[in-house]
Amino acid sequence: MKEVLALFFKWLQSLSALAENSKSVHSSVAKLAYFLYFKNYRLFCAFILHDLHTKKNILFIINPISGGKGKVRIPDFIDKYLDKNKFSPNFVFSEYVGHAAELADEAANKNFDIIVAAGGDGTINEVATQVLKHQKILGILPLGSGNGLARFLHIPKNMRQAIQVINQFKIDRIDSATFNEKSFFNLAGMGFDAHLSAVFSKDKKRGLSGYLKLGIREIFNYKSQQYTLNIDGVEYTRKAFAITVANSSQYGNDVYIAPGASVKDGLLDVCIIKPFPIVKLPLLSYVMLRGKAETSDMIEIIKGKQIEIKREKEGAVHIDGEPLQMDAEIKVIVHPGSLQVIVP
Ligand SMILES: Nc1ncnc2c1ncn2[C@@H]1O[C@H](COP(=O)(O)OP(=O)(O)OP(=O)(O)O)[C@@H](O)[C@H]1O
Repeated sequence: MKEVLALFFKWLQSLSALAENSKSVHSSVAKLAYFLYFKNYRLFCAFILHDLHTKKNILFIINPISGGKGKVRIPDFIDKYLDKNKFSPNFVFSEYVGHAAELADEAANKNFDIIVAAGGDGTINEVATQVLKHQKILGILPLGSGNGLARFLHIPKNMRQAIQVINQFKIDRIDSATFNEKSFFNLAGMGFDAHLSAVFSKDKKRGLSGYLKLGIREIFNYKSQQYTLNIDGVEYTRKAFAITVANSSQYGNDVYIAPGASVKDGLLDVCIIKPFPIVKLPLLSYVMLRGKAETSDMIEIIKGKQIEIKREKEGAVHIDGEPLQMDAEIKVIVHPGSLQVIVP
């Protein structure tokens, strides 16, 4: 019995030591242990009060070029409408491709619990990849051109309302996926999509109109390719104009490639756009804008968890709309409920 008690006190002692370290000051068990061990009621109350009054450190990473609009006033605007009783905000602008990821990684290693991607799907990808790695919480302010994931999650485009969503601080878990180890949260793919995002990234003009103009120009020169797919053990050979692996349902701007997709079903929708004569382009656009891809004979959609895609040669892919080069063989895996995100 003595030995059991000694062990118990040793455990309490180690927990109370933990409680004294600032890093674990949030552990209620450790605080309770401190209280039991030292019978220090005053300190216990102080700890609880400290908890009640601790504001969450929140970092807003703002992409100054996403969506093609100036963002100089965004920090002041956020500061005005953010609930300061709950949050202690910081702001930083990304300065180059990949910088948002570096900033998010740095913030997660410091004491930021919530990191907000203020931009489009490319910015979300950089920030969310780090949020996922460090198991923090992602916030989204939709300031991109398409805002596919934000639209899927019903995060308002109106900035004041989007800040209110953060103020309410409702957290949900959504699926993420990997495309040859690279995380994505909205859509990733190859074929025409990837080719277009590679060209779009080099173009100075951002925003929807720039994207549409480029799309129309590029579509005339693009040749469909042959693919072999293995989806959860079943093999398919297809010639395709594009293959999109969808976590959410849309590219952005309410253009739906996978109307039945959900970020909470633990599945990915493999969308194969078949080769088509250019005269059918308006029909394809109509089908996607009306959210009717599933009923169209121009698009085949197969759901799965583990997907392998072999193409003719290595080349362009897109990960949440951002271009990248990858090998001819690509492995896609879903990671159910892996990302914590603030939702309306
Ligand atoms: N200061 C910067 N200068 C140039 N590029 C940047 C800068 N900061 C971030 N980027 C890059 O901008 C790219 C586009 O960002 P993002 O996807 O958020 O905007 P978008 O393409 O306008 O929106 P969406 O993806 O929703 O259509 C990302 O690849 C990101 O790495």
